[in-house]
Amino acid sequence: MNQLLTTAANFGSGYPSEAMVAHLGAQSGVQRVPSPKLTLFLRRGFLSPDLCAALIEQIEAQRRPSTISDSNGDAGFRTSETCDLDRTDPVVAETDALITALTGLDPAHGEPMQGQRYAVGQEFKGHTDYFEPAGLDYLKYCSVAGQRTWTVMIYLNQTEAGGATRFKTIDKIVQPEVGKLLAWNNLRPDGTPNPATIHQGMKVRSGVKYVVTKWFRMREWK
Ligand SMILES: O=C(O)CCC(=O)C(=O)O
Ligand SMILES: [Fe+2]
Repeated sequence: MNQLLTTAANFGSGYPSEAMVAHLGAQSGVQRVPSPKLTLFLRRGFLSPDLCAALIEQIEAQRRPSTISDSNGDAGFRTSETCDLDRTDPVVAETDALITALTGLDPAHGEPMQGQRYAVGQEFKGHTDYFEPAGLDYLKYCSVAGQRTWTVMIYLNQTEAGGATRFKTIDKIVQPEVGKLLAWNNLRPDGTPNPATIHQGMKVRSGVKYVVTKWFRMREWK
């Protein structure tokens, strides 16, 4: 008899990454950006315009100034606003479930999803999403759940001008587009942070930019 029930893939934290990369790369519509330096995937139209609009509504309702770890003293480094999204909310839960299905990353390893809102002139200068192992804030952020493994980021809208995400080491600029997903591995094969993942949210020139970000950790998020 045919067994129609399939078990969802679960690749834990996404480290080591081989099985998860093979799974993600095989999903329909997923493109891998060719580079020996970092593992970066793109999926256009991942979220429906309706789901994007519902997430934007939540970001609008609950935003606060964004923060950074290991501040370098530049007050203009990250000028956007952030929204902590409630994972029990149906819209957020649906988005989380879609990310799990696409990536095979274990939701137990995921930080709560965040929304980011950039008004005209706002930006997030060049940075990496992992925590600097030698940084002052490392223990504060990583003692329980460990280092960040994967970043999943989804654009919720298209700006009128500006607001692209730039990966300077590989000379790649990604333009915001409704529902477009980016996913990259913050770590190298040996588990150390990959500096080639440096990226920036470029200044919005016209319109407002909204994204959601979801980070996964080495250990379960508690
Ligand atoms: O807004 C962007 O394009 C990048 C956002 C980002 O890098 C982050 O939130 O860590
Ligand atoms: Fe980032």
